[in-house]
Amino acid sequence: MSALQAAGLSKVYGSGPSAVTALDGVDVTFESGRFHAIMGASGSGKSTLLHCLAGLDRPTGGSVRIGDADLTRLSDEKLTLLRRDHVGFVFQKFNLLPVLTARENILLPLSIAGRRPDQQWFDQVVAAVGLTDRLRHRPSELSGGQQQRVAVARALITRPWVIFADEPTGNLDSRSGAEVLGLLRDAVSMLGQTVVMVTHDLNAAAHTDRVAFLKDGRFAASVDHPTADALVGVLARLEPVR
Ligand SMILES: Nc1ncnc2c1ncn2[C@@H]1O[C@H](COP(=O)(O)OP(=O)(O)OP(=O)(O)O)[C@@H](O)[C@H]1O
Repeated sequence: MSALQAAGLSKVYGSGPSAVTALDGVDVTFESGRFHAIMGASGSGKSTLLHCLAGLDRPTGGSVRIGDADLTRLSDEKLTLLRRDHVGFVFQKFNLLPVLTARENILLPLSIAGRRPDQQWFDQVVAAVGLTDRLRHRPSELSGGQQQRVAVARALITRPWVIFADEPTGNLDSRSGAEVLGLLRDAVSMLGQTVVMVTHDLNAAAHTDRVAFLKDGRFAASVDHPTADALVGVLARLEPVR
């Protein structure tokens, strides 16, 4: 089953002579219950694709489907509700609210929606990310790795259709980064979630089930069950050193 699908997706920034085509007709499908990565050279359109897939930005053309919804046909208000209720986000810079405790940050998407937490799911998520004894701490009292684990728990708490992760290990040391990747892996393998992650890091991408490569705003290749060596080979083919 596909959780997420882009068809003929294009995005042009600006207009006239200064227009930049960031996405140029991207067709890509992300299967449900799998861990996906998006890779490609700097400027190839990865962040733009992620933002359009997640409904954070409007494409210029084409369509994006998440579950049953065609994002490009939704009003701004409905798009906001869909993001709130069915999409989880993990960003490079954690994006936690500093005045809230870890517990309050994790529950924030439900508080905003006026929904009561399912205590069993909350306990399961908190245990999975190893934060049971840190719930009363504020972000400033947590390490970077722990803050990102709070962000992963916050993304999981609504049981979203898709979790989008934009360079989730970019601000972490290698050990904390590996822990966060392990959590995302477990969210897919053990909790049945779907994760789409943009990364530059070959080792991070090697934790995923499938890597989609972009080149010049187009889908260029994909690799199933990637190893770092296989990804190096594809990158060398797509972006040969001149
Ligand atoms: N707001 C914007 N206005 C104009 N051009 C933009 C804007 N955002 C991105 N671009 C351009 O669109 C293209 C794709 O950018 P994007 O950030 O999606 O690439 P990326 O693959 O994520 O790059 P990086 O790996 O460096 O983060 C680039 O040429 C970029 O300069």
